[in-house]
Amino acid sequence: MGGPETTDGVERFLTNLFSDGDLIPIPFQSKLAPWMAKRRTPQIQEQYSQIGGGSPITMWTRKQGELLAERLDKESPETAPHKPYIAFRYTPPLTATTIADMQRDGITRAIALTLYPQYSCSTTGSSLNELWRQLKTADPEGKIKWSVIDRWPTHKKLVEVFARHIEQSLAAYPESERSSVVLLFSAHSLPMSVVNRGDPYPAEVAATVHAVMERLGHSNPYRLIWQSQVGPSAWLGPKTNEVIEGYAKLGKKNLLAVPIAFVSDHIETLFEVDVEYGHLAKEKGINLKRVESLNADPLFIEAMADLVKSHLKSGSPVSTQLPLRCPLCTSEKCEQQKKFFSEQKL
Ligand SMILES: C=CC1=C(C)c2cc3[nH]c(cc4nc(cc5[nH]c(cc1n2)c(C)c5CCC(=O)O)C(CCC(=O)O)=C4C)c(C)c3C=C
Ligand code: FES
Ligand SMILES: [Fe+2]
Repeated sequence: MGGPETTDGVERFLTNLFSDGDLIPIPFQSKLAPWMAKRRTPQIQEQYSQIGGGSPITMWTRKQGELLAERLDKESPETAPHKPYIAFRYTPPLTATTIADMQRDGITRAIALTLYPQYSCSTTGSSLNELWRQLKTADPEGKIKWSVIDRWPTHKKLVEVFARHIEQSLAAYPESERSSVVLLFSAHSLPMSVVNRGDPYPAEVAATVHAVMERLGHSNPYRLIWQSQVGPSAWLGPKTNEVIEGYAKLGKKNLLAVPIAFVSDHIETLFEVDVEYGHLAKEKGINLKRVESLNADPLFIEAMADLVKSHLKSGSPVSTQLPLRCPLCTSEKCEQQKKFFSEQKL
């Protein structure tokens, strides 16, 4: 997805985001998107200025890529050297620029590794559609061979690193309160229209949550809840803010938010959870804390390295899930994209 590095980049970021028909299908998109973006810019700029003036996602993604490549060079010399590239959907480096960089470097084999552990057609699907679209014109002869790590919701070490971050946060509570802390696994929500189309994301997020709870031996009570709804349509709930209010009413004292669908910090953790929900919790007289994001934790880098190594060993270009479209999908792009990546000859 990417994120604006400074408040000046917010309008461009939002214009690209509202122009994405795979994320937000609206009529007259190319006309309406810049208008919607402009209208929303001041509010989002204010949020970014409250978290230090920009999104740290570029810095974290760069770090994650560099550390991953370093590790792979050591652990998988037979496929070395490894080089990380970033392809963001809405802020530079965009997919088109990255493909050009790869061609200039003479790359002939690439893995598209999604940093969304759980697959949604609105996120990973949109990014793969964009990659396929750009490759059609930039690399019509298919000089670069691609494979895709399209989802990894229950990867053992991913689960381990989430569990350890939760344990570290739990350790800071007094022992008498620890086991009654409610874990709130909070993921970015989806419009119900996307859920009802058969998007795999809600089930995959739930799978991550279940695996983490198993690893923790069900030490605490928990709920999976959904944040960041935008606009007036129906979205998957319960909403994080309503959950905080609800549990305050039900007499809960300690809530611990766990961002489970992001692998680094950005506005959703630093502003929405820490600032916005932090204020709300205070107002309601309840204690809300947040588990650290994965960012550049060495165990997270190890998880990605293991993931890439087993992907390379598997020899298959995509997961068994990628070729299957949503039961109510009507997008030609999805069909073409899935065919393109599934049929790569490695
Ligand atoms: C797993 C992550 C995400 C899913 C799924 C997702 C779906 C989704 N999002 C929108 C609309 C917007 N998202 C916006 C920002 C935003 N979204 C995600 C992640 C997911 N979105 C992130 C990490 C961010 C913030 C980026 C940052 O740098 O911090 C925005 C813009 C902000 C705003 O205007 O509030 C919109 C709009 C839809 C419609 C959707 C599913 C169809
Ligand atoms: S919308 Fe899910 S495959 Fe097209
Ligand atoms: Fe979003």
